[in-house]
Amino acid sequence: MKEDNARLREAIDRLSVPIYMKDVDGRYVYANDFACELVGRPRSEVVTANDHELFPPELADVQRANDLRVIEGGEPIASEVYLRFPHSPELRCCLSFKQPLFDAHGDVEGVAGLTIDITERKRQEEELVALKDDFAAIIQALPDPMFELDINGCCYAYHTPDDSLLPAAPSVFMGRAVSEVLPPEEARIVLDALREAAEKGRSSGKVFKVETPHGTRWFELSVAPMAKVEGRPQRFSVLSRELTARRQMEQQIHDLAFFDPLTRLPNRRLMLDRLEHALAGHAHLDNDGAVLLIDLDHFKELNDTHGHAAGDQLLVKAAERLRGCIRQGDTAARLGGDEFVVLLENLDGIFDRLGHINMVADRISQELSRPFHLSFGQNGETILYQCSVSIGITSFGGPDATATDLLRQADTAMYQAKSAGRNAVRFFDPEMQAAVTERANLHADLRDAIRSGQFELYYQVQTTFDGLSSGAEALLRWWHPTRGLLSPGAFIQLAEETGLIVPLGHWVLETACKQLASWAGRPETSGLVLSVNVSARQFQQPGFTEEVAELLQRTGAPANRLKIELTESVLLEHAEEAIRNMERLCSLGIGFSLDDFGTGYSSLAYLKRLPLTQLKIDQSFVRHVTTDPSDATIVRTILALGDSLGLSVIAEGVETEDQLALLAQSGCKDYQGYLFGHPLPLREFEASVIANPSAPQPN
Ligand SMILES: Nc1nc2c(ncn2[C@@H]2O[C@H](COP(=O)(O)O[C@H]3[C@@H](O)[C@H](n4cnc5c(=O)[nH]c(N)nc54)O[C@@H]3COP(=O)(O)O)[C@@H](O)[C@H]2O)c(=O)[nH]1
Repeated sequence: MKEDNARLREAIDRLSVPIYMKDVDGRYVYANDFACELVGRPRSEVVTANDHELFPPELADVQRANDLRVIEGGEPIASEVYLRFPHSPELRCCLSFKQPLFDAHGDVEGVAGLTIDITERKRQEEELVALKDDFAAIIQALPDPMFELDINGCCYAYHTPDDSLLPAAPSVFMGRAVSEVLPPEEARIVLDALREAAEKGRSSGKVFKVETPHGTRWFELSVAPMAKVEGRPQRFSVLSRELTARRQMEQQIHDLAFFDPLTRLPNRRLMLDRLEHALAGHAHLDNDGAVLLIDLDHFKELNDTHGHAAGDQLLVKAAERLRGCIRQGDTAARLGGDEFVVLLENLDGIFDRLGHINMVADRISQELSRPFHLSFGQNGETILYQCSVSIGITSFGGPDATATDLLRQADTAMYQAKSAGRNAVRFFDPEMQAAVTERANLHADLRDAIRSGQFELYYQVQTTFDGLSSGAEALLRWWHPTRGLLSPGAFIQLAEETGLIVPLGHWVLETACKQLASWAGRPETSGLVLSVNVSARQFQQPGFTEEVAELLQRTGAPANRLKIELTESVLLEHAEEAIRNMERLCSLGIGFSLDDFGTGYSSLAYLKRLPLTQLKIDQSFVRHVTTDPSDATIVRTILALGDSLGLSVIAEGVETEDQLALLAQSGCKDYQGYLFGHPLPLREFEASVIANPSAPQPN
């Protein structure tokens, strides 16, 4: 035991930590080698000395005060002291531990202590604190929002230099996942960036935009995993660098490059780009289109008389009107000066392509010919300015042409419009020009024809299964002054497109009603039912039902002898209103026949709702009914459908005995077609009916 104590004492003596014992008066009773070295005295001088004899007074005072705390308190203490160690010129920061020593009675008889040099640790701690402060200062100085998120986008901390950068108050982010705070697409981008940072150690460059109460803001994300903390899910530092200003600048550069700064319309570059794109698309798809080059007539004179401010204002207002003339997907651009281009695309889906192009050109012409209110000059001078435009048109979709070729063609056509006295439209393609001219002439002729009464109704007999005449279909004919007799195929579509069908259709109905009233007075014709074709535009015209009621009343025509033929397209558009109008007319006694039946899309459920009297099998099915088994099946199905709906079914276009036999065999009871009679002028029709008496009709 003695030996052990001696070895322990020897070890303590040699420890490179100062260890000592003092009595209650503060005199050293023991100091190890390092402690003696520390004060630079031999042990014989240290033992029995006190701190005031060994250390500078300030340090000695501190030591003594601490010793007294231990002696009086009977408890160990630890405190920081600064000492100058042997061979070290600098003051060292030390942690001094003092422990009370007790005698056999439990009274404090002294103090044991040791001192550990913590200078390095202290320095590291101080550096760490400084680093943390520096880091906090850096974050504080960051102009961008920064978040601490976990892999699910849940927010644990944030920094924002300006709350208006965020879509919601910053506190809203705390404890919530980004998917709860951001719209789905933006949240997805943030989560992708977090995942990428988890996999690759970093993510940068992902851009997203958010709508804030202060407008749209753009951000670029930089994400890095934070240091791992035991027992805590991985967190990520997410820096959102604001790009709004850069984006706006990019947008500005883009706008300057591709848009006309005055009118905000696409400029020549963008228009050519779109045209080239359309032409490239045309190579793969059916992407027909047209280029319309529009030049304001006499623009220079406006500039010369009223100055450039007036000219600029006209260009801006003309551009606005031009925008209103085109469909979504088409382009209106300003080439420069007073020249505009309209690019019409995807015309392949339009039935009357030429009609559509022409209609757009007409609309542009009309819109730009409406007076413009221009106010300019320092005194706010205002003028009412009326201009006209010359339009050159070329189309694409035929043999390959480049964008420049097309512009040149439209330009040539536009100059032809100018040479023709301005305020004109010209097509580059001579055939197209001829067709358009023809259409324009026909339109003018049609207007004159309505005014001067060049129309006549022909009547085509409708026959029952036993060969008796049940009625007639009124079919319009136009006695054109130079072209002779024209069938509806030559002008009805134009009349519909131009709205002339309304007065024309009125004339047809009025003539038919007068005819019915006249037939009603004669026994040989009083049983005839007259079918009249009514076009979609005419039927949808406000006040149509009142017009028919008024005609019946004025002419004295029996309503139950009038049948209106409608096509499915009339009924599919604005269906509810069409049904209401049909019901009103039905209540007067008028019947309805569904024309061209089988070529449309009517569903059984829909047909059941219509107050119809008759289905008319389209002549295209009758034509091949004897040779094409599927046409025969269609005919039988329509007959069965009519039967189940309680409707009569008439077959049109019956030309042969074989067709009649097959139709009769299939259960058809009413017919119309050349086999029974061609459409005839009134006198001839009446003569044929008298020769072949009419079937008795229920009153
Ligand atoms: N809105 C209005 N549309 C009208 C009016 N009048 C006629 N039309 C529409 O024009 C279409 C063509 O009429 P049309 O050239 O007179 O042709 C009709 C008959 O001549 C023809 N037909 C009759 N029988 C036969 C035949 O056996 N073979 C054959 N190849 N053709 C025949 O069919 C036309 C009648 O068709 P539909 O009206 O479907 O019964 C005409 O379709 C009307 O839509 C009008 O006043 N207003």
